[in-house]
Formats: sequence, structure tokens, C-alpha cells
Amino acid sequence: MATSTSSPLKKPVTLACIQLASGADKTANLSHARDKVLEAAKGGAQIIVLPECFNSPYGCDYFPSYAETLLPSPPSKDQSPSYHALSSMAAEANAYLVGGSIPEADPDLASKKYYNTSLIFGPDGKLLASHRKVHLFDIDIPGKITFRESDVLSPGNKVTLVDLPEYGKIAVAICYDVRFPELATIAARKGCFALIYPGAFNTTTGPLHWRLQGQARAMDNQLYVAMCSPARDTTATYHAWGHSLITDPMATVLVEAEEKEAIVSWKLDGARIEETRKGIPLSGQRRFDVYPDISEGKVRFDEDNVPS
Ligand SMILES: NC(=O)CCC(=O)C(=O)O
Repeated sequence: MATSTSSPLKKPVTLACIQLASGADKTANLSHARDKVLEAAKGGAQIIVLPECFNSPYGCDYFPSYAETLLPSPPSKDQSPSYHALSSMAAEANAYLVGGSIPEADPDLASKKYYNTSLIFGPDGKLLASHRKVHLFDIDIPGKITFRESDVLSPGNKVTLVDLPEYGKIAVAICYDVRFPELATIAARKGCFALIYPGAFNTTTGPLHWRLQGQARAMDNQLYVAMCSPARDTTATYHAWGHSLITDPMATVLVEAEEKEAIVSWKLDGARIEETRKGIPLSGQRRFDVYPDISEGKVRFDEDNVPS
């Protein structure tokens, strides 16, 4: 069966994950994020990723008090200081910025609906897309960790693909979303060269699954995967696993942080995707006569890719 191996990445691009140390002071977190984004850009990064809830502590008790309204878009500075800080950082860095995630308040404040939302900006500081976490982190491992984002958050309802014109398409999803291979498969079949997950696994599931999830999504879909965590803060109520990493399309972990603040980066190369797909030509071997192609079913994308 004929197999197309042309790469979805048009030219090499350096991607950096910033494993940011943040605390309770939002203004300080935004300012620290700016310093680190500029540092990553100075180091050559053209796509820069921040972690989940980079502007606040991570936890259900914090979401409402840190939440910002993002709609109507663009929001005013009062509505969303984080939106404006991220936009300025992207422009100053002259880089694409996957702005981790922030707690978002529904514009109908009376609804008391909140989302875990990632904003993605272009090098000119313009918003390119947003992703509301689709799969909320609700788990209960007795004696270890119980977490119910759904007590406070509402889920997003779309797959988020973002076109970076010089390079190609990326997909953005948030943390627990990584456990649902469907999003990744759809993104890969729609031509993405990388899956980018701002995330914050914990010290129970992190050592078991964080790396495996990144490698599994890369292996299944033969593309790059970046997972960006906050640094671990043992004085916080939630202890993030850290270990931000980038895997290649063969599922090799190219670079991985420890638990403390760090920037990890790698030059992604389309040839690596082509070589992987040529060697193991999955795309031409699928049996859509036996099972359906989930990327061709009813998939919800956001047509104009801005909050709506
Ligand atoms: N913030 C999250 O979604 C955490 C996900 C997580 O830790 C997991 O095990 O999955």
C-alpha cells in the first residue's frame, strides 16, 4: 500500500519547555514567567511552552480566586492581566508561546463556571488559539491522591490545532488530556508535527505514567511530544512531578528535567518524522475497513481558533 512520508514539519524549529517555579503571587508569577520566556528565546527557542496553571497554585481551592475572564476577546487588562502579559512576552521574545494554562472564569459570572485554559500567541503577540482542558482531572487513588477538578471546573469541548505558518501545525491539550489517545490521534492525522501538553502530574502518578504517556503518544502517532510541568514546590498543597520532557517521533526521550526549575529545549527536525514514518509505515497500514478512522468522524474543532 502506498505510504506518504512527507513531513508535517516544514523546517527545523527549537522548542523549549519552561519548568517554572511559581507561587501564590500572580503578579510575581507573570513577571518571573516573562524573564524565563526571554531567557528561552535568547537560547534560540522559537516555540516556548509554559506549564499548567503557571500563574497560580494548582488546586480546586485556588481556581475561582485566580480566574480571569477572557471573553469577549481580546479581554481588557483588568479582565485578564495574564492574557496581556503572555501577549507581550510572545512579542518581546519574537516566538510562538503556548501560555501554559490559567484558570478562566466564564463571562457570565453568575454561572460560576470556570475552565482550565491555555492561550497560544504568535510572535507578533496576537492570540492564535485557546484550549479549554477537555478531560477534567478526577481521580481517587486511596491513601495517595484524590483530586476532582470537576467540583469546580467545567470541561472544554474542542480539539485544538494551531497553524504556525512557517513550521506547520501543533496540537495543544492540557495535562490529563494526554491520557486520552483520541485527541493525539486526531491531531496527528490532521497533520500536526507536535503535541504540546502543559501539565502538572503529581508525585503519585508522575513517576508511574508521565514519561510513559509522552512516549506512548509519540510512538502511536510518530511525531514530537512536549510535556511541560511546573517545578515542584513542597510547600504547596499540590506537589507537581516536574520532569518536563520532549520526545521524538520514535518515542525516545530527548531531554528531561528533574523536579526543580529548568528550561529544556530541543531542535525538532521534520526529517526525523519522515524517517520514523518511512521505517515503520503505520499510516498506510491502517485497516479502516476493520475499524473507523476516528479523525474522520464527528470531531469538534474551533473554526476560528479563538475563545468563543
Ligand atoms: N493536572 C492534571 O491534569 C494532573 C493529571 C495527572 O496527574 C494524571 O495522573 O493524569
